[in-house]
Amino acid sequence: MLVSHVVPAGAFSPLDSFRNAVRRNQERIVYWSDSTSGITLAGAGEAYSIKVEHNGPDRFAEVEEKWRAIAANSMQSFQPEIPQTGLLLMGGGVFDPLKARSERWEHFANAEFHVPQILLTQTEGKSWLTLNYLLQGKEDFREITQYLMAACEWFLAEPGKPRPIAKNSFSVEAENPDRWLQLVDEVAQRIREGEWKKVVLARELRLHSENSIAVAEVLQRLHEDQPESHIFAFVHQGDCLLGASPECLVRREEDCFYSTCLAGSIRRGKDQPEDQMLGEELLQDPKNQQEHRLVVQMISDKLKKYCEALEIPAAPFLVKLKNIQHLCTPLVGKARPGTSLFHVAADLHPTPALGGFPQQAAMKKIREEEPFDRGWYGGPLGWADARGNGKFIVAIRCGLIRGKEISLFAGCGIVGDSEPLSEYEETMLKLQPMLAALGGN
Ligand SMILES: C=C(O[C@H]1C=CC=C(C(=O)O)[C@@H]1O)C(=O)O
Ligand SMILES: [Mg+2]
Repeated sequence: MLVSHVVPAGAFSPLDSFRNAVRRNQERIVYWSDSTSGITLAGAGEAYSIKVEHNGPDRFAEVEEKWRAIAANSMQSFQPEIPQTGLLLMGGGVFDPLKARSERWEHFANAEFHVPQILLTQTEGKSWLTLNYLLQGKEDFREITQYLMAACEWFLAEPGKPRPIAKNSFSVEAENPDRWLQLVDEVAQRIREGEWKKVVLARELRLHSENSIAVAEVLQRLHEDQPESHIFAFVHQGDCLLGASPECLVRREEDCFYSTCLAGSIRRGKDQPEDQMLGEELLQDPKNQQEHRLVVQMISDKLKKYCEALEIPAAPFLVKLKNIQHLCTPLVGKARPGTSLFHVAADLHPTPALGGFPQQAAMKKIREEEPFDRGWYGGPLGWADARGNGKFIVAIRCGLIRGKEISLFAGCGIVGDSEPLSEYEETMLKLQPMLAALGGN
């Protein structure tokens, strides 16, 4: 039986708790901050975990089934009306279960979710501490209590002054940009010939850092630079996937589903007039409109199956982040009875913002041509509670940190009018937030 105990806590900071958990080399650590909901949390340890290693198509159905079973067999001491407290499942999955797995991603399973043992949730200046424990029947309650009390102590300890974010030096592993440019050219050509409508091609940028990376400091910098995005870190046995994603795949809140269609990009201007001009250009540009339209079409077609009244805005608006502006169309609909977050997430993934259109043909091309493993980059990442609420974002603008080795990822939606060099520049814009947060330039 999974037992969950929630108590109001003082003014503790999830980032400090995350830092404490990293210092204690906890095998599982999670950090999640969502500016839309105003909730930030850090969790450590695993009271319960669900791991799917096979590459069958029903990985999220399996996760959901196990989650429902354990949630039904759980006991909660007290459940405040605060989302993301108490029983909470956090995790994600790979972009493409059929792609050969690289060693780099060895600690990130096909789909993998955890209920943290200890969780600090902060909202509106207040925080809540959750303790979760899986009772198996023979345990010594005194031992469990001592163990959990000790966990509270180190998790909530004052971590001392954070290290200032030092300028770090990196060496960049040689890439073959010409190969990528050629691939974009070939794909755009074949799109013009009618083979696909869109294929999202990505790059992996590999860095070697001179110093080991202080991941909590990287998160702090992402908070400062990317306040509108979802800021996340998933630490699995010391390896850390972290980033700041602006893209929500699907959110379920009570009886509504929400999704943000995000695709189509341009840089920010040097001053306000230039910025506005670039924004106008993006809104009017047929190539970016096409990139965007395919995403809205696919997501809204799928959501119509799960929603009674889907609201689809007639035109996208601009989302302006520090280094880039995007076309954005938010969707919302009333969930039909019997529909679930996991099911919708599995059906939407990958949208044409990360895969392409038609979905399976585009995935096949990506699988065959990309010379690296995307791992969890581009995959669904998020949380679910025991009441059916939750949110999956798309893991973009992120990187994987393994000691001093870092992999950053960025992709671009290729359509018939794509020009290889400008797509390459777009990947550079998308790599900026992580490069800056790592202390490079
Ligand atoms: C694939 C990525 O971005 C997607 C999301 C927004 C805009 C995109 C674009 O304009 O190409 C991409 O579809 C990435 O950041 O790696
Ligand atoms: Mg684009």
